[in-house]
Amino acid sequence: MTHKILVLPGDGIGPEIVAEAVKVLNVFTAEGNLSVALEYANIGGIAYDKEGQPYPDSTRALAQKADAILLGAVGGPQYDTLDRPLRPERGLLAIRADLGLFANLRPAILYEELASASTLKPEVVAGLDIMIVRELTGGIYFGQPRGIRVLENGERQGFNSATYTESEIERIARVGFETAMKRNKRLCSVDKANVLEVCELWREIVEKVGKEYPEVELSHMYVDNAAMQLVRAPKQFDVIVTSNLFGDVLSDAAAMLTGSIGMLPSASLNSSACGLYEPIHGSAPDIAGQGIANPLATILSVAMLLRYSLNRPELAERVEAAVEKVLASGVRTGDIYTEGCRKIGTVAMGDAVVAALQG
Ligand SMILES: NC(=O)C1=CN([C@@H]2O[C@H](COP(=O)(O)OP(=O)(O)OC[C@H]3O[C@@H](n4cnc5c(N)ncnc54)[C@H](O)[C@@H]3O)[C@@H](O)[C@H]2O)C=CC1
Ligand SMILES: CC(C)CC(=O)C(=O)O
Ligand SMILES: [Mg+2]
Repeated sequence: MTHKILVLPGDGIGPEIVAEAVKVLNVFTAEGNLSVALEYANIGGIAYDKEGQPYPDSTRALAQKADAILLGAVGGPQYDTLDRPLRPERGLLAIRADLGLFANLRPAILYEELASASTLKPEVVAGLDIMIVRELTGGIYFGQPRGIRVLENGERQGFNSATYTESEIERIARVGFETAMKRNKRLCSVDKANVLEVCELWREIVEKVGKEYPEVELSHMYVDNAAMQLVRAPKQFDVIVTSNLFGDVLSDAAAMLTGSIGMLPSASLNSSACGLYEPIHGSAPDIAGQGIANPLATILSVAMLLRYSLNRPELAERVEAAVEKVLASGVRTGDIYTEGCRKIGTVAMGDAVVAALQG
C-alpha cells in the first residue's frame, strides 16, 4: 500500500529541517520497506507570498486527501505587519482546525547522551520521559470574540476568549487517560481553576471522565505550580493533559529539560488515522538559512508519523534508535553542543541519522 504524505516545509528553518526528515523516509523506501508518495505544498508565509493565503485551498485539498502530513514551521518577522487573517501562524491554526486535530502529543524524552545539555542536573533528569497531551483546536487560540477594539474613552483594548465546551474537554481528557493507561497510569491535569471558570469546568469534566479509568491515578495542578514543578522535579510527571495555551508554554519549557527545543517532536491527531507531524519549535528566523538548525525534532516527528499514521512501530523504533546512535557517536548541532563533542550542521546531522539507519 502506498501512503500519501503531504510535506509542508513552511518558513524559516522549516525547509532545511524537513529536507533532512524526508531523507529518513527515503531510506525506508529505498530498502523496499515502505511505499510513500510525497506531495509538497505551501503553508504559512511562503503560502501567502506565492498564493495570497497562509492556508491556500490548493494545500487544503491535498491535506484532506493525505494519509499523513509532515510540517516544518511557519512564521517570520517579515509577516508580522500583515492583516491578522493573513499571518502565517493563522495558516497553522487553520489546518489544525480544518482537519480537527484536537489532540497534540508532545513527548519530552531525555536521550541519555544529552544529560549534560539539559538545563537541570543530570541526576534530576536521568530517565526523563513525559508525555504532554495538549488540546489543540480550542481554548483561547480559537475562542470568539477576539480582536482589538476602541473603547468609549478612545483607548484600544485587545481581547480574546478562553472557551471550552464539555465535549471538547471530554474528548481530550479521554486521550489523556488512554495515554496514561498505555504508560504508567498517572495523569496530571493542569489548569488554573482557582481563577478561570473555563478551567473550573475543565477540572469537573476531567474528574468525571476519570471515573471510567479507576486504574489511573489522577491529580490536578495549577499551571503556575506546574511550570515550577517541571523545572524543579520533572520526573514526578508521567502524562500531563492540558489546554491549548498552557500546553504550548509548558512543552517549550519541558524541551529544555531534554537539552534543546530542537529535540521535541509532536503528533497532532484526530479520531481518524491522518495526523500532522511537526517539531514543537517555530521557524527560528534568527538561525534560518545558516545550515545550523537541529533537524532531530523533525526526524523524530517522522518516527511519530510512522507509529501513529502508518502503523509501522518497528520503523519508528529504528528512527529513534538511529538518533540515539548518532548522539552516542558524539556529534551535535550547536543547540545541543557540550564540551568534548563535535559540532556539525543540519545536513550533516541528517546524513548521520541516515548512515545510522543504514549501518
Ligand atoms: N509550529 C510553528 O510553526 C511555530 C511557529 N512559530 C513562529 O516562529 C517564529 C519564531 O518564533 P520564536 O518565538 O522565535 O520561536 P522558535 O521556536 O522559532 O525559536 C526560539 C529559539 O529556539 C531556537 N530554535 C528553534 N528551533 C531550533 C532548532 N531546530 N535548532 C536550533 N535552535 C532552534 C531559535 O533559534 C530561537 O533562538 C514566529 O513567527 C512564531 O510565530 C513559533 C512556534 C511554533
Ligand atoms: C505559532 C503557534 C500557532 C503555534 C505554536 O507555538 C505551537 O503550536 O507550538
Ligand atoms: Mg509553541
